[in-house]
Amino acid sequence: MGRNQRDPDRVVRGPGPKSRRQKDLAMPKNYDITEEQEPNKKISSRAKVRAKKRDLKKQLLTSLVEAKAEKKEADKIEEEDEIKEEETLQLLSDDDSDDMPDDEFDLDDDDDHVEAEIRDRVIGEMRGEDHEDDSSDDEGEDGELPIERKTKQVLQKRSQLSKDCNDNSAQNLRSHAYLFDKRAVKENNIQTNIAETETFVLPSGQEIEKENTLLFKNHIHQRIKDVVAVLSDFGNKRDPERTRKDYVNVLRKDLCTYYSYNDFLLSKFMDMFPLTELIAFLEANEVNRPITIRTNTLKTKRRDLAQALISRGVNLDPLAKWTKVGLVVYESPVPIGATPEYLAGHYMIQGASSFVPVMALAPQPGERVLDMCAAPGGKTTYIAQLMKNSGFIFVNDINKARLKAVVGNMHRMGVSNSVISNYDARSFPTIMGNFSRVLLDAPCSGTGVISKDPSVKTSKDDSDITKCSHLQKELILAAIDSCNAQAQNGGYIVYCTCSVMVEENEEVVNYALKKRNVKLVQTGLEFGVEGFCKYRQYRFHPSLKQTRRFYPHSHNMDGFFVAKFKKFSNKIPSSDDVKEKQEVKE
Ligand SMILES: C[S@@+](CC[C@H](N)C(=O)[O-])C[C@H]1O[C@@H](n2cnc3c(N)ncnc32)[C@H](O)[C@@H]1O
Repeated sequence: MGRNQRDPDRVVRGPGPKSRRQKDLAMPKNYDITEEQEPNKKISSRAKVRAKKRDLKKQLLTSLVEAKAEKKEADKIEEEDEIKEEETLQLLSDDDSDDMPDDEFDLDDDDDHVEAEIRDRVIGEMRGEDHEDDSSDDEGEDGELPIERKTKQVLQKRSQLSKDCNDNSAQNLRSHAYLFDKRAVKENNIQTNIAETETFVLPSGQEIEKENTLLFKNHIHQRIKDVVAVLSDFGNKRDPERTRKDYVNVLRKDLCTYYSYNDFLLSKFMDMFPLTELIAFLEANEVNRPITIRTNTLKTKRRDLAQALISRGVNLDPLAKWTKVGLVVYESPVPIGATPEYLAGHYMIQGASSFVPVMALAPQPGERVLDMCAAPGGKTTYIAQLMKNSGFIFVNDINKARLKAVVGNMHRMGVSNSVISNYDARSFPTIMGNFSRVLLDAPCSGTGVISKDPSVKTSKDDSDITKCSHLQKELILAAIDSCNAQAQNGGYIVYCTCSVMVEENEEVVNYALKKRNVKLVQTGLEFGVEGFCKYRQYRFHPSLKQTRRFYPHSHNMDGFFVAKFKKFSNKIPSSDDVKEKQEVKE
């Protein structure tokens, strides 16, 4: 049975002691028992405690009422401030009541609770009732009654509130700080609201890296432009504290970063080109060269080929004035390496720069020609068509695997005047000679074909260039020695590389001029820039200006070098002769 459940069988005898004590007091109005009011009346200590309690409770109630009124006023001021602020900022219209820190103005709950408690106690006291909690009137260690402690707490809160309310500037500051806090929260809300309605896709590490790289690259690019501008007008634009070398060092590093070159290769290019040309060269290396094809005149004419391809939807044009066989392909709905015309050998896909050395060689029908480093045979097939498939072409390469491609190309293009061999060309003069013309398309560093093979940007160093140069010097002597100076209309050697390095080009040619009885002649090409006669520490024979350089930025073709020699004697100069030759030249 529950504690409050009455026993139905119990005989009720009358009101118990508790109900008697709860009887309403018949008290005169304004009745208050205090020592001051009745100083002579003797009262018990218990009655004194009760009187003290009543007094405190009364004070407390008054304080609470006042505190509430003050708080209401503070709320009102704050509300007004906030409305003004809201109107000015015109930010959000949502309710921010939850944004207010809990401990800022939260007296209400606490006060209501204490107030209710006190009210109960006062009524209880007035009824002569002891409250369960303080029936023993426990005093604290410092002699304080629990009710006194509570009263103190409420009074403290109240005094704090009054202080805040009275201190206008403090209040303003506080409400402003609070409003700013709220505005920050609201602004955050603007952003997070988007996140609430849309799914925010977190970028992957790769995407972030890409974005950072892009930002970083843009920054570097701007600095490159700025430094180039300073170096172009150094007297006016320089920082007097900095030397030209300082600027050049920064530029070199930035160019390496921006275009992804190693320091070695970029320094080489910096030595070779004036600044504006350097940037144009580097930019051109970032772009693919146009697709060009060469008509195989052994099988068709350029006009017929162009017609056939146009009818397949290929968009093309004649390549340039300097060639009667070249076409440039802008776009094609079919793979240009798989058309029926291609498979029938009507054309070769070949960079414009590859036309040039063969044009310089100018092989004639019926001649005996050597292509020393021929694989995969692009230039060989051009030689064959210029020779009208007559005479002989000895097609050599050290790489057996690459020779398979040569065989395939010869068959497809209908070349029937060739013999394929697989020798180290350095030994070729000991195998056979007496060639009217020799083409040496030498293995090289590939620094002219960076757009085709960007790995060159970082894979080459000084030793690679030196090694190439060394091999090229050996090969060029072998090429000259394979050629017959007495051949009718012949005795020509063309040396070419797809490198722009001076060490692989002018230096090799200059070496050959010293070592053999050859001289440089005009290439017969209408374009291209002259080779270097003077370059940094190098001083080359003045005839080097007859060699030709081709650049991606100036000729829209791969970087290339071409030199044409005429052999005037089959005698190989002795070392004494070479010394003598050198002295005469110097
Ligand atoms: C630039 S590629 C020739 C490209 C060819 N002329 C063409 O137009 O298709 C250089 C060639 O030289 C060959 N080579 C390298 N060292 C050689 C050597 N010592 N003797 C003969 N060929 C060599 C390579 O195998 C390579 O095929």
